This record gives sequence, structure tokens and C-alpha cells, in this order.
Amino acid sequence: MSAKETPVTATSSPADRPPLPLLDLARLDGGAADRALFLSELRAAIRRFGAFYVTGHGVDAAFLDAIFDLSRGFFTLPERDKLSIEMVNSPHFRGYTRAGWERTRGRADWREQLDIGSEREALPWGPGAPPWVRLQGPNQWPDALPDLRPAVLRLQDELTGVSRRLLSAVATALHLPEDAFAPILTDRPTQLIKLIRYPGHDAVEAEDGEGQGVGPHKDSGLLTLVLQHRQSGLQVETDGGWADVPPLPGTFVVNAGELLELATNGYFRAAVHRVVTPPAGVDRLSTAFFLGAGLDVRVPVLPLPDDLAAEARGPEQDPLNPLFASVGENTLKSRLRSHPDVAQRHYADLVGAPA
Ligand SMILES: O=C(O)CCC(=O)C(=O)O
Ligand SMILES: [Fe+2]
Repeated sequence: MSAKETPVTATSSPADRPPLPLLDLARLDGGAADRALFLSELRAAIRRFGAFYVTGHGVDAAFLDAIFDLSRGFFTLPERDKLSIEMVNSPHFRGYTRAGWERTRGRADWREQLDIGSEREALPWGPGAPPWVRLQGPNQWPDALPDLRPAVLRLQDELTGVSRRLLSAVATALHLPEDAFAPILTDRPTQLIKLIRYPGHDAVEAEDGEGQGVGPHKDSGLLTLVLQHRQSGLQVETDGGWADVPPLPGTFVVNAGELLELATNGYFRAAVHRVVTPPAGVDRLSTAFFLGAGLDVRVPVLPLPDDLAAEARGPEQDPLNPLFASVGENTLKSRLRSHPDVAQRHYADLVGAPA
């Protein structure tokens, strides 16, 4: 599937109503009736769309504005500063990726980005160690923008908190104990923040003249929170086609990821989503936070009550995208596929050396 083959038919929605459900997380702390209604809306939203908007998340609006200012500051640095922390330097898939260098479904993505993961020391790697231990290790930070590090690490902390709250609510909505995801998350879940900039159509040099911001995909973790700046472009696949998911002030877009699909045996499906290239003359900034699980965990199928288990369809069988219960393997799969330059430099043992 590509932006060219698939007509961009957003499911129609009145201008005053978002195409995805909008859920207010503050209702979790409200009265019992409202809390119960919130939980049933949450379950219905993830079941139907794999995605929703969330408000009432408690992250300060001025802080989020500052993150986008820093993001803009990073992308306007001289190219040599950005390239000094290129991702290809890092076996841990951390750092800067130029537009056109990441790939989704075999096609170049027209976005530049900075990937920042959990700030942890590298794990020992040697004969007999699983290949995914190399995912963990230090980030690369731009010397020219010292304010970025504390702000992004604070954001990572706050969004981990929001995601953990959401996962407790998801567990309760599935009639499971509210800490049902704790053994999957562990106290060292995989965290990843991407600061992203999508150049406008005029700046895209795609072979097919068309290009994609990022092609259709599922995120590999449990939950993703997407913070959109002013420009639209994100779309979620629905029964009615691709639905535009424009930025709504004060909200994040939450996507269910592959690990949630696996843990619920397909009761929930991970959202298939993509970003279309902005029109000529404008660009689009977004920040995405991905919460995965402990790298050494195998995701169990959670014991859903019978009525929900009867509606579980099993995880999707897509030969182009096998889902692995081993969190380390599933995470490494998507990183190797997206970043062939890192794969060839640091994982030639898995993907083969360049021809
Ligand atoms: O930029 C966005 O709105 C979404 C990005 C995304 O889907 C991803 O990086 O996985
Ligand atoms: Fe995504």
C-alpha cells in the first residue's frame, strides 16, 4: 500500500467533531459512574480504532510548547551539527536521521528526526547474548543545544507516567487487575522519544515524485503518544478508509501498538497509521513517545474474561510484519527494518554485510 495507490478518503466527520474518540483522562478520578463510563469508552475506542485522542493528561501546555521550540531549534541547526550525532554512529539506534534515510514498507520516509531512548548504560554484549541487548545504551545529544537533554528527559518521564496510567485503565477496562501490565512493563520498560520534522512537498526528492511522510505501519510497543504541532498529516486506517487525525490543542493521539495486540490475543488491534507529506511551502513538527516493555520479557496472552476472549481474533498474521512475543526481538525487528544503514553497520551478523 502506498500514498499513491490508496485514495486519501478521510472518513467524513462534522468539523466540530474529531474523527477519533476524545477521552478525558481526568474522568478516571471522577465519580464511580463517570469512571465506569470512561472505561467502557476507552475499551470501545481501542477495539474499534486502535487509537483515540486523550485530554486531561496533566502535562503542562507551556512545557509542551517549549518542547516544540527546542525541536524547531534542533532542526534549524547547521547540518554538520545534526550529522555529528547521526544514528548510524549508534548500535542503539539513537540519534539523528536525515529525511529519506528511514524506510517503511520498503519506501523512503520524508522526515528528519532525532531518536532518544531510555538513558541507560549499554548492556554487556558478547557470544551467546541475544542480539537485542544492543538496543540499550547511551543517547547522542547535540552539543549546540544543551537545553534539549533535560527537557526531553523530563518529557520522557512525564509521558511514561501518563502511559502507565492509561495502561492501568486499559487493564481495568478489560476486567483485569489494574496492575496486569506491570510484569510486562517491568521497572525498565523501553522508552523512545522521536522529535520529528516532515518537510513540505516541494522539498521531497522521492524516486516516484510522490513520497510519504511515514508509510503505513503499526508501532511495535504497547502504547504511543503523539504530540502534534500545528500542521495536520497523521492518518489512521479505519473501516471507512484513511481518517485524518488533525492536531487538537491540549491533546495527544494515543495509538495501540503491537505488544497490546499480542497481549490481548487480537481483542485489540494495533492502529495502522501513516503521515502524508505536508503541502509545498510548509513543514510539520511532531513528537512521538513510544512505551514498550522490558526487553527481556516474553509477552503473555492476558487472561481475558470469557465474553471478551470470545471476541479476540488472534494477532494479525502479516507475512510482511511478523509479530514476536519476545519484546527484544519485536523491537529489534522494527528498528532493523526502518534503519538499514544502522543495520548494515552494526548488525551485519543478522542482516548481512552491504553488497
Ligand atoms: O508524526 C506523527 O504524527 C506520527 C509518527 C509515527 O507514526 C511514528 O513515528 O511511528
Ligand atoms: Fe507510528
